Amino acid sequence: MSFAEQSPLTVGILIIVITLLLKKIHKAIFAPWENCPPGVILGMPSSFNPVKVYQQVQLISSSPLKAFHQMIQENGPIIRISTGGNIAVLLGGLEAIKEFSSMEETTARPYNKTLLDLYSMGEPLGFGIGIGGPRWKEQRRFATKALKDLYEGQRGLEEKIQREVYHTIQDLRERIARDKMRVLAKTGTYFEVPNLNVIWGLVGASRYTFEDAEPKKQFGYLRTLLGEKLAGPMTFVPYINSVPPFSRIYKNIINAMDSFRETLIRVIAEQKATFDESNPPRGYIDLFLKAQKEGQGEFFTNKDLLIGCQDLFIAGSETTSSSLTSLILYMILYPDVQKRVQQEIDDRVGTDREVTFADKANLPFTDATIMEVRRIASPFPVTPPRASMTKDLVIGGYTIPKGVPVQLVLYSVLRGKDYWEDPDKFDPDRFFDDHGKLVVPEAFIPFSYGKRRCIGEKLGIVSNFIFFANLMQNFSFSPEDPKNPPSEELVGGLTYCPEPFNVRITPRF
Ligand code: HEM
Repeated sequence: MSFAEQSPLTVGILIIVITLLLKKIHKAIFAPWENCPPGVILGMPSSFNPVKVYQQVQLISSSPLKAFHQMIQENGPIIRISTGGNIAVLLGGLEAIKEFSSMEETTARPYNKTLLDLYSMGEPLGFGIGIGGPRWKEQRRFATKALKDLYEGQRGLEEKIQREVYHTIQDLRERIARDKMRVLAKTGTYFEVPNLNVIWGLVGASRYTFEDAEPKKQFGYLRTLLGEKLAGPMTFVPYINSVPPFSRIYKNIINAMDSFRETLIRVIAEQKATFDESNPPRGYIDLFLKAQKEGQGEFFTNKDLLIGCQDLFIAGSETTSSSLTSLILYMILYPDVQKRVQQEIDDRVGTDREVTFADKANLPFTDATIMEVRRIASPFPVTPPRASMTKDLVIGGYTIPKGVPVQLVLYSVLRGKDYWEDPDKFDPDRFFDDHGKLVVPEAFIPFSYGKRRCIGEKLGIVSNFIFFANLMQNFSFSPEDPKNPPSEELVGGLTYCPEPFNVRITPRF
């Protein structure tokens, strides 16, 4: 008997059963625990609206960042997302982020096999993306102190950055004179070399020249992980790494990270062979070897040294390089701001000497411009997942059960209309109060918040300032084709940067 031949009573009962079943599924997905934040499946708002679903799926595939921001604006600062049977929470808004980040329990990371395979040979090692708990605590404490010691050591990091800037300016001037170069192709790629060198300086190894093929290869490996749009979703949906095209992406990332680690393994071996405790530390590797020798803690293993160094590269090179690229981008899009920065440097430093970090206090507009770029084009706008592994949390009145991964959408604060007037407008003057004094609002959180905030904040600030101010002192930047300027759109996966663009460079003296 066909469905049409059923009695009205049977059809009615069937409809009721199906409706109840659908409601149960809907409830399981949208309200799986008590006092639960509002839910979204793969970008679907809980009130099902096909047009909206289509728009959100479109937005997620083109820009997960904007999609997250929109979901938070529409549903509130705490939302539950569900994909492939997994549940996670996105947390936005300053209050919720502060509340979550100040809890001791939230320094932990949830166990995520895919992330650990992609990042650290399947094991929770080092002090960065893949790890929480006592190992993270010990290694992070050590790394924080090591960075501090290296700033203040005999051959401080600032000096190494200053030297890198010197080489960059020389190289650009030589290219312009030798090849009559006026247009630097793929600006972002060019600045990868000096920024990678800063991190090589931090671990204690020697620098590469602009002609070396090696740093470009290294950055290529790092970008295979950091720039992969699907890397985030892959860590979130179970077993997806066995399904094409994810299986191919997964394999590519594993191979790239293995290749990157080969260089690190070689450098660590070289430093071990020449390590001399009576000399001042050359960098992070020497400090670690010393701690290892002295038996300073439980987790000073060779693998932790390897992944700790990798943490510094992963978290430190792309972020500073992409910030510098964004700075150049905004200067060519806003030539009036560029002129004001140059005027300030000309008036207060001149052209007879390099700009140093000590000049920062005397260059407030330059400082405000860097902060505004870091706000509007944050390179790390969504943090890696964290979770309380010991107890349920109550944030903003909602319960987040233990073990549920939580990602902080810093973008929702940095671009939130509750915190900034006209948040999508590029305006360095927003950092000055009515008396012309530079003020840093509480909502300026590009380095995140709380116990797991960035450990390289100082290095990022020093490096970006010295590079940017000296480039502005020496050169003017403009679009290759003024009628077709590059886009402000950020692209990325774990970290974000502008699409590569060409820039016209003119020496100022
Ligand atoms: C402009 C430059 C930079 C920005 C905007 C930035 C931003 C961030 C953000 C948003 C996080 C995530 C924090 C969280 O999970 O709550 C982070 C983590 C981290 N950053 Fe940075 N960062 C920058 C430069 C650096 C540099 C230069 C280094 C070191 C060489 C570094 C090392 C780290 C490390 C190791 C972590 C992981 C910390 C942990 O999970 O405990 N960062 N950074």
